[in-house]
Amino acid sequence: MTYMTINTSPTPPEAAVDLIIDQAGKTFPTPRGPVVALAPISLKVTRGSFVALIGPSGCGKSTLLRMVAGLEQPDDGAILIRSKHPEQFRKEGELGIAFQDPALLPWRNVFANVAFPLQILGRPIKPNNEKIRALIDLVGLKGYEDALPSQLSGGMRQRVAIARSLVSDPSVLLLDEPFGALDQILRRQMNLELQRIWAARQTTTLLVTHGIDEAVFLADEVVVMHAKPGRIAEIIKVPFARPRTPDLFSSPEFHALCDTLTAALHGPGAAA
Ligand SMILES: Nc1ncnc2c1ncn2[C@@H]1O[C@H](COP(=O)(O)OP(=O)(O)OP(=O)(O)O)[C@@H](O)[C@H]1O
Repeated sequence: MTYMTINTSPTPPEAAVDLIIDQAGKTFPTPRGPVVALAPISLKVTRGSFVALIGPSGCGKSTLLRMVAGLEQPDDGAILIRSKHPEQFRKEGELGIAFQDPALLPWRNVFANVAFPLQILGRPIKPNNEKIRALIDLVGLKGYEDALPSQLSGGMRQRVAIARSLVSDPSVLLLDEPFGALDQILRRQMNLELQRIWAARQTTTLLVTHGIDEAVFLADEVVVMHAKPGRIAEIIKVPFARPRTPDLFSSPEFHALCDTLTAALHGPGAAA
């Protein structure tokens, strides 16, 4: 007997785009003359996706993230997040930001550090007590609510910074080398933690990293950048199913994709 398959499902709607970077570039004036941090670049990031940016030092990764955060203005082109200007989006608490330096307030305990953005946004802390505790729990720091930053390890401080970046329920998360200062073992633990948090919240995430393996493990798409001037060289899709588990790190497919990325980093046009 033969069966005929009839596909009655409607054509899936095109995924919503959270971030549109349209020909945005940045040149800094310096005493030695203008430095082109980024030639005009364009990029679209789909809602709920995880995008990693990798590239050599000085290729403009942080400049790009700072422009998306509205902390730096592009010289030309435009950046829109959910149709809003980045600065407006950030001021509405829709952007979560965590950079390499966790920049915790040393006199505030974990709870108060995580709660801090709410204060900045003028939102009351008390009705959010449960949410703040749940976030501290989410990053694996239950029981440390009253600890001061000086009483925490580097990895724990990074987790506080990640909890803090999520407290305003942002729809877009920007992470600039958040695990750069951590050793390899802790970094892998944090990669798993970040994947879990991202999967639980489906927050559109942009991660700047120097770690090719970190990018491949976490991202749906890796944006490979070249320097002099900073620009996008290639965008490589990561096909691995989720949730990704630590054994992925030792699979041949994983290593093959890391090799592809390494080749793209050093490919034609890459500055020496
Ligand atoms: N405020 C600034 N004034 C002058 N030049 C700047 C400024 N910020 C960045 N640059 C220059 O722009 C270029 C890109 O810098 P950026 O920090 O974005 O690179 P990056 O890819 O994040 O580097 P790294 O991986 O080392 O952090 C570099 O040449 C840098 O010196």
